[in-house]
Amino acid sequence: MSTYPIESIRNFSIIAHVDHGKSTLADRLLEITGTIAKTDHNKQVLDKLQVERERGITVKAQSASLFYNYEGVNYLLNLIDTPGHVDFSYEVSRSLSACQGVILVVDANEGIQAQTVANFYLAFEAQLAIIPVINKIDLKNADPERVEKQIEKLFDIPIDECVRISAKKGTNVETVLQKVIEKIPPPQCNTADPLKALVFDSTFDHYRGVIANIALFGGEIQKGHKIVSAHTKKRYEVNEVGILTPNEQPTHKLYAGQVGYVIAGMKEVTEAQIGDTLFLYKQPVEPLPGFKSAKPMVFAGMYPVDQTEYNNLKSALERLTLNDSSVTVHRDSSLALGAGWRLGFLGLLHMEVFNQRLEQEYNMSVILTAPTVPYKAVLSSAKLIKEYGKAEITIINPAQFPDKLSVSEYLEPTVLGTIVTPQEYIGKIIVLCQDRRAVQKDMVYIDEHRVMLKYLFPLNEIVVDFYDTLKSLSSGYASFDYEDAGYQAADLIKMDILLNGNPVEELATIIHKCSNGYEGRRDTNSMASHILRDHAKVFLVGEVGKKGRRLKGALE
Ligand SMILES: Nc1nc2c(ncn2[C@@H]2O[C@H](COP(=O)(O)OP(=O)(O)OP(=O)(O)O)[C@@H](O)[C@H]2O)c(=O)[nH]1
Repeated sequence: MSTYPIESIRNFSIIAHVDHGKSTLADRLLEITGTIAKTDHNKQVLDKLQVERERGITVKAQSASLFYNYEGVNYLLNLIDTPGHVDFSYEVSRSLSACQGVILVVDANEGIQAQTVANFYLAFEAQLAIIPVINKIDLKNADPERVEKQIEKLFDIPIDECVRISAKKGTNVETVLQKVIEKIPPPQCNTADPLKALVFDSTFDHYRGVIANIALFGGEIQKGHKIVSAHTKKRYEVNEVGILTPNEQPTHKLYAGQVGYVIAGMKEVTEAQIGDTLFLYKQPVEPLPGFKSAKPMVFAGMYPVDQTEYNNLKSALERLTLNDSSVTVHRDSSLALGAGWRLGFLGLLHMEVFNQRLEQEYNMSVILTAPTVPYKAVLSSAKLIKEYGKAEITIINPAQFPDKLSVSEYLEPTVLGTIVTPQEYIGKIIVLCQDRRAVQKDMVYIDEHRVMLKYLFPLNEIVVDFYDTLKSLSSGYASFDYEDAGYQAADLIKMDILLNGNPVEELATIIHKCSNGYEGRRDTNSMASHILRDHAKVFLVGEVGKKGRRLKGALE
């Protein structure tokens, strides 16, 4: 690959609400620039995983370098594809750190949705250039004018800056590339400076080890260089560098301003931590500001259906987590379910996708216990404080829920939720939010028919079926996104599950006093369906608190 001067490099991402057409637009950009051939087989090239193709969602971000001649100048355009679902928003923020601008895609029929708002603010706060693109103008119900007005009202972007396209048909897509060149500034960095490379993603290859995706903010890197990880201080020798087209294509060097990959004998993805800075041995640099590390929000116990499968499941888990460092794994065991693990996920979809990959890629079926969120307890018992070595503990396993007598305060995680809905569903949605103990923070009309609501939710109230309920009571029209909003004090209790009269510790859940009946029924039912597979008749009861308020009778 010839060398590109920094002023002819552009690093950008495409961000959008789920299904608004990021992957389709990315495919078209790859085709126009000749990166991939124009055939039907190339549908959504950047969505590599099988689950991504099946579900039509992007789970893992992929990048590609595009070459494009505009007005006689050759440009190198580095595209970083980002996932759309809220569970994976940490991937969006990490990709954005490697960019100077974004294409914000909005569906011409659906208009601005909850994730459009969340993604816009991520890009805005990172001070990136934003190119608004109205997609799907070929649809019968497309109303680009209305969507442009929404963009102007909510994001303060003038209507004439919006580009109307059909990614599916290819209409006007070339204009988007030209806007990328005109509106997004080249990266600010210098090849003469010492190497400073930001790790913004990493994958594991069974033959070559860790492949770290990097954006170079200074210097250059090539085979044979000795590099150091600012985070782990470990030293490596570079085996290979290259660009992504979107498959890895080795090159002689990578220069400041470029985006590409490096293979340097790292054995685990944890060695190439997202947000880490790589520099040359004996030429240390000030590390780039790191990313917010991925924080598990949902925990569940995982057990093999048959204990003889334990070792197979163990190795499947090890291999799968090599590629997904955002899953946390701790060993666990249970009298009823045997030896297993407690896993932490970014959210419920992440948990489902992980489970589905275990089934599809490793042919494993497992028992997953009811999901729980990370609660906290401020301990008052001197004995427990000594035991834990601290006064505030995080509880990721209900079996370890400390008794009220030894606790001065329980805390639950909260999120700030954004809901965008046609106005006719507002009444039902407000009732749903109140049922889930949510507190309204804001309500804004996006246009004469659509409303954006902001609510502070206890995380526990939305992890299980909130999204499905919201969708069904709004005939599929309301959208939802959320961001971390810290902890709040909560009146929590542990609900034991009695199996044939005996409590099964691993099936216990933590619930809020106000949501007893509703939660208890829901959990007892879902747990029954988990364990009834192997038992002809089971007497399953949810028991709350010491007095044992019973919630459900026998289930067959
Ligand atoms: N009619 C029409 N359909 C489109 C257009 N662009 C995308 N689609 C369709 O919209 C659906 C979603 O498109 P994707 O490109 O997968 O959307 P995405 O934003 O990448 O979705 P996630 O990866 O899940 O975030 C697919 O069925 C596409 O074929 C368009 O311009 N016109």
